[in-house]
Amino acid sequence: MLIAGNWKMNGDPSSMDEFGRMIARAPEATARGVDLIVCPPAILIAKFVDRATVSKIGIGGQDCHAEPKGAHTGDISAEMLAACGATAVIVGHSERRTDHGETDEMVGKKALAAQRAGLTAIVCVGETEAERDAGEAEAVVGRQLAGSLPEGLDPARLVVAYEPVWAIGTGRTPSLDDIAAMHAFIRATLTARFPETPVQILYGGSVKPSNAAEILAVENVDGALVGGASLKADDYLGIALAAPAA
Ligand SMILES: O=C(CO)COP(=O)(O)O
Repeated sequence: MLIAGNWKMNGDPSSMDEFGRMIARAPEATARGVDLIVCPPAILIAKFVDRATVSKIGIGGQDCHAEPKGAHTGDISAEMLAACGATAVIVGHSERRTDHGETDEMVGKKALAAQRAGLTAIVCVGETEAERDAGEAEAVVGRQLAGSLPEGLDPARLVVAYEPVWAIGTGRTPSLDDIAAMHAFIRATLTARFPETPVQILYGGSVKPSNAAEILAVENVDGALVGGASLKADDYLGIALAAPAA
């Protein structure tokens, strides 16, 4: 099980106290075989890495550029994240796809860049509410998987996060049956693509301590990608401790 926290555009140096509380409690989760990765805003990555060295919390980025360096004002490369001590990066989050017009092709290049730099690529996919209502959820996710996972990706350093767009930050979640169906579909797709190596599949979208146990118990759910509830140590650890014991 992997519980990844996506802080999004939240946090500043005063967040070190909250992160310190997460570090203090991390061993409770890791003792149960749950891996933890926190993805703070880029300005905090180096600080978090310094603080986390003695603990078992990995630190990740929230995005990376496909190129290793150069004239790309405002962007950060996977190599820069790795040099600062990050071990993973989220790519293709729906907020980046929407706010920054990222296409599957761009996401795929970022995933390759992440692995080129030695990072685990956490690739996000998920349908909008209109797409689900139209009965197209699997087709959309299948298309995103095909387009965002290019040739050359190493399944051993790949995580796929299923985040239905309409469940992000809304307090709404799919039914457990719908989560199970989509995760089974993603599992079948990934197994066909990478028959030798199982890829971890996370669920994301309004995961909280109160619903984590039932979601994490669903077949083919190997963890969660948590937004809002990952900002508070008690909520984040509450979710991690709800994971079924390994
Ligand atoms: O987008 C998410 C994680 O990447 C989910 O966000 P929430 O947990 O706030 O719904």
